Amino acid sequence: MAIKIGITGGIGSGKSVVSRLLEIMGIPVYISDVEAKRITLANETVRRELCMLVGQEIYQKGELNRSLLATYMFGHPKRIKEVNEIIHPRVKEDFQQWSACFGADKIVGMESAILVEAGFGDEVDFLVMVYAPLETRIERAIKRDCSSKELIMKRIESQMSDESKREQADFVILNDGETPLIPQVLELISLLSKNNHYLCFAKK
Ligand SMILES: CC(C)(COP(=O)(O)OP(=O)(O)OC[C@H]1O[C@@H](n2cnc3c(N)ncnc32)[C@H](O)[C@@H]1O)[C@@H](O)C(=O)NCCC(=O)NCCS
Ligand SMILES: Nc1ncnc2c1ncn2[C@@H]1O[C@H](COP(=O)(O)OP(=O)(O)OP(=O)(O)O)[C@@H](O)[C@H]1O
Repeated sequence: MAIKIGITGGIGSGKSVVSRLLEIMGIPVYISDVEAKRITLANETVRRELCMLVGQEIYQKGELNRSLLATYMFGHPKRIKEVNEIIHPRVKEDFQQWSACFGADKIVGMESAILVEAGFGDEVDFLVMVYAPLETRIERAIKRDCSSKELIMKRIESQMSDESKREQADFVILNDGETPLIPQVLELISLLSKNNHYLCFAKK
């Protein structure tokens, strides 16, 4: 079985940028946001359960109304839990199937802002946290999503704190916009390659 690394960090920390660098360096990464979107479209059970929870209007012309789901759940802890309970078990299963296609000598990644909260932590052998200061993350997310500070804060409030993520991480990448990223990603790959044997052993 492949060595699996988790890539986590709060919204706007730069996980997608780091995942892209890893992919360029030959490490395939499962992007949970993208796959969750595919699953909410393709999986009939997920569609049915989301309709039952939120209402039929959650799908419009067959497409998930993402802004409606975001408004429905963020800022409402009980609703977030209910939506997550519909989607996350399927994402986990899908990741297991995806990662099973790679050989034991391969390193693969799973990227998710809520990797630990969603219970995907047990799926990975090594956890990488991408860290950026809160204000930087907010600024980046507002710019990228053309969103408001209020809406971004609602998402941040539903995610685990940076302190808790850092405690659980095996490696932290600092993406503050000043510290170069590529040397840190190279250091990570070098560490993983050196410890490949140890990680294989530890997982058994
Ligand atoms: C609510 C949805 C439709 C909003 O779509 P949208 O295109 O606006 O956002 P996108 O999916 O690209 O997510 C952007 C960021 O929001 C944050 N976020 C998304 N889902 C969650 C969640 N359940 N809890 C906390 N933060 C979340 C993450 O930082 C994520 O990277 C979408 O985020 C969703 O379906 N979320 C529930 C599924 C989920 O948990 N996906 C994330 C990993 S499996
Ligand atoms: N070092 C950097 N310098 C400048 N811009 C950056 C840097 N890192 C990331 N960004 C930009 O910040 C925005 C957020 O980065 P990215 O999408 O990688 O975050 P993320 O952690 O994947 O967020 P999410 O949890 O929403 O998926 C993007 O527009 C990205 O291009």
